Amino acid sequence: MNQPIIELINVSKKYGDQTVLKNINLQLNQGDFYTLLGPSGCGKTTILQIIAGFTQSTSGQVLFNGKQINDLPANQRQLNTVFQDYALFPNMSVFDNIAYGLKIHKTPKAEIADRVHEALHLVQLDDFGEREIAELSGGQRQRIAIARAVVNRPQVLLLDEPLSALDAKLRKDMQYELRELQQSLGITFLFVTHDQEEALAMSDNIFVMNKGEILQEGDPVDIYDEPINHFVANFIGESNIIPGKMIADYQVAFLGHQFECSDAGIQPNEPVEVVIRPEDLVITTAEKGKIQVKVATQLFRGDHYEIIAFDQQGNEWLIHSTNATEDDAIVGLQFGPKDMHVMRYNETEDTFNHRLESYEDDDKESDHD
Ligand SMILES: Nc1ncnc2c1ncn2[C@@H]1O[C@H](COP(=O)(O)OP(=O)(O)OP(=O)(O)O)[C@@H](O)[C@H]1O
Repeated sequence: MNQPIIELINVSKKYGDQTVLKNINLQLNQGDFYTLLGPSGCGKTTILQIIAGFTQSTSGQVLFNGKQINDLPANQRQLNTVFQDYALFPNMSVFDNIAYGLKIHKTPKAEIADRVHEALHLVQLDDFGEREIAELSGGQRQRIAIARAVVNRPQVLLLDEPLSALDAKLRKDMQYELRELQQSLGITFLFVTHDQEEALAMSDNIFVMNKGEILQEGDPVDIYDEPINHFVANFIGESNIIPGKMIADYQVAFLGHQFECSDAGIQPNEPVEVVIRPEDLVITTAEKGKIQVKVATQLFRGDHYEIIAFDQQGNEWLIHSTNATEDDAIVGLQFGPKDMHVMRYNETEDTFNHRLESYEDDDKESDHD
């Protein structure tokens, strides 16, 4: 259990002068659901293509089950790819599309029939074998593309934005289906998306990328609650990011006040940014609030109001509340130590890990005391 199945070690990729991947290190364990998340052009597809063998890295190693596969041709790698446009053969039936890879590998006819039916059953399209591709809806094509990939029983499935062509409702349904399918098959999925909600909902582990680099890796709750820097905090959900200064462990100052927080390991007086999620702010009277803001505007979002307000220093605050408030009202905001996450300015993953390690070491030392 939990053996690495795929490892990238110091992988970089250049196209001419342009570096599109910088020193990528990642490890995928057997049976987990991983997501590469980042804005358009950050290098997600390039990582998939290097793992699939469609593109060569400029430097670094790609390992599969501990063995280097940099020079292994794509068709000899035990993995399959589901592409954004599905890449189905339009003139073949559903059955022939799914059977294609098995026929190429000269699998016996009876076994092909069994495995295609098994794959169709997995994606809940048992009776669709004889249909033409043109007779399928977008969601059905999507499922056939997945059936075609899993019929080969790959150890790893690479999925490049497979839900992006679907409408919002179908996309949500397919998120559940894909996650269930991954769990029932027990194979490793590496999923690419630029949609943070999708990544949070589906993954065991997320790699957040920007400009050819992995900025942070972690499970969805960690990434959401403990973003490493401004980019990740902004990219993963909505956040209020307020400049401040560390006073001491568990004490931070911003907007002219000191607050108890749950963060430690940053030097006193270091400039920091404090992240507070909109859903963690509670509106109260101006007197009871830890800070006061003036409401500028509010939008009804169905299950909550989205309120925009400004503090006296001109910082914009986004607040999610189940109750409406009045435009131009001066209200107070309540939040607790656990609702704040303190980040250093321009923190990188290395400095973050280093701080975490030294903080854990301090913890161990104090445990011995
Ligand atoms: N064959 C190529 N030749 C030159 N540049 C390329 C090539 N393929 C990709 N790039 C560049 O590499 C960078 C990363 O591209 P990539 O497709 O990996 O990004 P992405 O994160 O998957 O983006 P998207 O979400 O838009 O698909 C981009 O700047 C892109 O223009």
